[in-house]
Amino acid sequence: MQQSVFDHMQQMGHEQLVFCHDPHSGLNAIIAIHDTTLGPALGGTRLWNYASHEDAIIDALRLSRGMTYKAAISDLNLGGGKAVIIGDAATIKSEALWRRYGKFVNSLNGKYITAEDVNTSARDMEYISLETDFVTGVPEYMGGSGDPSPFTAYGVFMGMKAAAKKAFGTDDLSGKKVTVQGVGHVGQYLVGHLIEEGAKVTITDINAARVKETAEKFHGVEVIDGKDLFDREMDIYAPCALGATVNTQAINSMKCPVIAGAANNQLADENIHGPMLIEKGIIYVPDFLINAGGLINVAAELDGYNRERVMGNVEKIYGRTSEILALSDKEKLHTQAAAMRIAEKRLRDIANVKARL
Ligand SMILES: NC(=O)c1ccc[n+]([C@@H]2O[C@H](COP(=O)([O-])OP(=O)(O)OC[C@H]3O[C@@H](n4cnc5c(N)ncnc54)[C@H](O)[C@@H]3O)[C@@H](O)[C@H]2O)c1
Repeated sequence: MQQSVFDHMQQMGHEQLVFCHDPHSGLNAIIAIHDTTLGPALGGTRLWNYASHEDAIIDALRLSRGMTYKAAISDLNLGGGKAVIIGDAATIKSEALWRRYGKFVNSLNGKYITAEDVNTSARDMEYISLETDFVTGVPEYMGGSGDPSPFTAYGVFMGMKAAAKKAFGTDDLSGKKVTVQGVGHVGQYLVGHLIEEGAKVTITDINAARVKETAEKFHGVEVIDGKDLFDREMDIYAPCALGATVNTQAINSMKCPVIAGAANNQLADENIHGPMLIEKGIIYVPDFLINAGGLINVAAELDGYNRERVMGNVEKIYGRTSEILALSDKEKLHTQAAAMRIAEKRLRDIANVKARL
């Protein structure tokens, strides 16, 4: 890492970074708290076999910052946080690891509230909940809301339709060629919505079992390997795997008029790739706006869960996407910057409210 951790925290505006280590269970975790202006920092715990500790720190910092924007733009009274656990998901999981991690979360006294993320499940949240109340996304049989992925997928579908309306003059996706990269929890539900609407869906995933499962579940889905993905003609690219797939090389090859997907941190560098997409005439729906459905769902656990209300709030992603795309046009801003502007204004407004008696 060329810059120090504190340099990164200062540049990205973080409040706190917590390192958690337990040799007995093999736990090495980093909890990143970005901003608690709006409320406690809520964000999932990602389990990933990072190439280096530096990569893990940067991921935690970037993801937690995204959560601040996601909560702010979704009108939630929550701050931004995220945690990463370093390790191989196939071998590291144990009751002891989750419970020890739960104790670390508890030690923050509610400043950070955890949830699921890549490689963590409602079952894992159940173990964490044995040691702390500051956990959401616990299974339904424990009074929680369960897997947030269907809500995330529905929100992505809404944002995609709003972008389609702008790009194609209609939000009807029937006949539109949509490529879904990553058919995990969110990707599979998204494919379901798209097939139901009559879209022509192509899928790609590095996990052969997931591809097989999806292709068997949804007839008519075309399967491709990920090679030369962006050389292919498509109407909509839906990144639903990991981040940074929208980079210089990809944009140079891309032929799709719309990017709308669930992955966090889709732009490798928002300052470079946001403007590049505008120049190329590609409509990009900002990730923290379009993938907020899961957060909206788990946040509802905190103040009394009601599924219908949650679905209504997730549906608002359509209108919000249209607003951001209009602001981007009007102010000649790239869409990520337009969405950030709205989120930052809410952060400033509420900070001012909270500073007064
Ligand atoms: N689950 C949620 O509710 C939620 C909410 C907000 C954002 N997200 C984001 O959406 C993305 C997907 O989340 P998920 O819960 O479905 O995760 P997941 O782990 O269930 O699925 C991700 C899928 O992507 C595949 N994948 C990984 N690298 C790939 C590559 N290079 N090419 C093709 N496929 C690849 C994996 O094999 C897996 O099937 C993540 O970036 C996550 O952070 C998820």
